[in-house]
Amino acid sequence: MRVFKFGGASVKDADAVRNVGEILRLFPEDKILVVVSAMGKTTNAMEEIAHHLYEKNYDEFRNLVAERKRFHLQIVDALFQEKNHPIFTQVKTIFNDLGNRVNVPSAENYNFEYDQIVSLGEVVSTKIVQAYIESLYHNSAWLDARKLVRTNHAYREAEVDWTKTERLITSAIDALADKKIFVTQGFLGHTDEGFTTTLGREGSDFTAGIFAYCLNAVDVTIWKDVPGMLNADPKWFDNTVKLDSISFREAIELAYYGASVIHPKTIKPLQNKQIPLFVKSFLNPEAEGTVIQSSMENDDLVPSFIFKMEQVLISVTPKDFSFIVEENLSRIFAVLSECNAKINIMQNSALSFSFCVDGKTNLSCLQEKLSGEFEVKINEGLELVTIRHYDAETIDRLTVGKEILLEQKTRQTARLVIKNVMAE
Ligand SMILES: Nc1ncnc2c1ncn2[C@@H]1O[C@H](COP(=O)(O)OP(=O)(O)O)[C@@H](O)[C@H]1O
Ligand SMILES: N[C@@H](CC(=O)OP(=O)(O)O)C(=O)O
Repeated sequence: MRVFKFGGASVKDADAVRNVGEILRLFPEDKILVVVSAMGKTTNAMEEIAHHLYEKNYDEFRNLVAERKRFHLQIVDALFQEKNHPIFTQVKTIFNDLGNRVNVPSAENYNFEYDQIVSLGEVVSTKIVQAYIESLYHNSAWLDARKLVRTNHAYREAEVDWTKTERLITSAIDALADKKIFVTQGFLGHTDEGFTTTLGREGSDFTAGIFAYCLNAVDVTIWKDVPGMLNADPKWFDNTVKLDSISFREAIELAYYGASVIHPKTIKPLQNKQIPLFVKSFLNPEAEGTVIQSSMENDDLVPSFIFKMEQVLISVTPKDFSFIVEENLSRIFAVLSECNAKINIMQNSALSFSFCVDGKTNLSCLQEKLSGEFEVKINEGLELVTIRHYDAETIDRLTVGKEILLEQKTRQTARLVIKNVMAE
């Protein structure tokens, strides 16, 4: 089995779905499990839909559901000449059922409600993609990840139960031995009672890793709108260089620091079973792309850059002049968890603890809960730059006109929190 993953950009409209069909044509000999995300920006729209339903903003809710229904039906209309194909009714039913949720009392747990609704983006996209692939090749099956990926109850950030998932996935595939192409949803799972969970935003890459691990896949290919893994995000950087081959370890580091081309959880299951991961362009499917595998030989050929914008540096100092030790650190971490804040970098001195969080973090929650015991200083509008395989010259070049507020270096990685003083 080979595993392919197509994200939102690669199924954003009818032409993109046709392109997925053409890519599969290049692999006539292989059994392929295809993981598909929601189409285009549907997950963001579904998040808004879940929010409006929960807040009982029924007009906004109905408008957005109608808009998503139109969006998907337009794609179906362009893909299928046969206007009585069952996919038309299937898509309508998904959105009509969603619209009817105004008649059902919302669950108290917002995260639960969110997963039941947002998951429909992947359900509808896979229904469309599988129906289209079936119309081309007549050898496919639709698999319901909501019955195959078993998770705990941590709605929106569910953790996988690997043993049960492996059993469920292998028996589902064994039961469909005559099929060649299997289409399933990225980012979805289910609890042992059968409620839908999601694995965290952008988690479809991880789903590809889960299926590949459970099926001992030959390889995984993640099809993207970029030629492969680059040494920086081309949205922010000109003159990027493609990384032809890097190790699992290097890819984990880059993804962990924020290289958003791959979800950081994807790689570990593949590394454990030595399953190579290809990152390729769906716009140029026959080009080489990047291979992520065990050899570390090429890891340090070029420096890689990861930028996190809109960062906030928070420094806390105990009011009672005590040192930063385990007791007050555990208090600070408890507050971070209560306020759902994720640390991107941290550092301490004798009297203060500093950390960076994303700008969209609930800062007033942190301020309110920390300011009883600590002096809290907040510095907004910063950038966090991570450079893998850095040298002094690269750092100098990057920091011209910038003030460095925090700096950390290991042998391979330099991380800097910087302020653009030129802009002031
Ligand atoms: N190091 C990198 N190399 C390549 N692309 C990167 C890198 N870091 C960030 N990206 C961004 O990742 C995007 C592709 O990932 P994503 O948008 O999540 O795809 P999808 O949702 O279709 O799976 C690219 O368009 C690019 O802007
Ligand atoms: N659709 C989900 C899961 C995902 O991974 O999507 P994509 O492959 O388009 O990043 C999200 O947007 O979070």
